[in-house]
Amino acid sequence: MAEAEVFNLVYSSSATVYGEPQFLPLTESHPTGNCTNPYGKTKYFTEEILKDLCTADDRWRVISLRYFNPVGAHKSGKIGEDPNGIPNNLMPFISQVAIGRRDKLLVYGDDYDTVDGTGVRDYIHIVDLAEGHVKALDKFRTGSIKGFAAFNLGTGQGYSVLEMVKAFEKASGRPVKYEIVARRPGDVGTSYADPTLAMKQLAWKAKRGINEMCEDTWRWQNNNPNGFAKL
Ligand SMILES: O=c1ccn([C@@H]2O[C@H](COP(=O)(O)OP(=O)(O)O[C@H]3O[C@H](CO)[C@@H](O)[C@H](O)[C@H]3O)[C@@H](O)[C@H]2O)c(=O)[nH]1
Repeated sequence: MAEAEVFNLVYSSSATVYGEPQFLPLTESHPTGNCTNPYGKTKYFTEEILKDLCTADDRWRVISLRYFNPVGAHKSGKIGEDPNGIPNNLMPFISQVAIGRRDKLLVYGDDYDTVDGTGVRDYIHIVDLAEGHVKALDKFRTGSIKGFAAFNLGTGQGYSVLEMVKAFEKASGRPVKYEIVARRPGDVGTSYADPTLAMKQLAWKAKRGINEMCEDTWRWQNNNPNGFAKL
């Protein structure tokens, strides 16, 4: 990038840099680095390297976007999430149960200190997330950013696994069978964002709620029962 004299970088970071939350909602000033999984560590280390880069050379400007839990699909029903193999993440798994590709969802733990005992996350519509990137680019254009800056991209609202299951059943009109099993190692109980900083400094706010997230996911899944695979 330096050779091409490109010194502006939008980095795809993750809420996992915060590790087990010390307070909620998570603000950008929450300590980072005490991650509960290796993926989180890679995001944390990369942020640290980018901070050093900005300190060492003031031509660099980096906006690190800390994604919470991206879900949903494009309204057209043509672009959606089709993970390879068995999905690791909740939403594609639920969606594949609803379409009949998988028998049931395994719910990882119902003994967290949450509304119904299942894990709580800040799910964010993928199009809201995309708009966050456009706002980050605008910020470079207005020139009002120096060095490294991190922003949470989340809605500020947490939903439990079972609340997501219910919302998906409503959006799809299909039952989503599930079974409660043990906690998944490395999972935290609750995580949700304080998105105020992005609102103030990037003029960005998530606009799409849980129903729209589920409806858009379902439209894509229903149009593409086998994902993007050519049968
Ligand atoms: O089959 C499943 C999958 C997930 N969950 C639960 O659903 C919630 C969400 O899980 P998941 O969709 O896997 O997201 P996270 O574990 O929160 O991790 C996501 O969100 C992080 C940001 O917070 C990103 O860094 C990660 O890449 C991304 O996978 C958690 O409570 C899980 O325990 C289940 O109960 N069953």
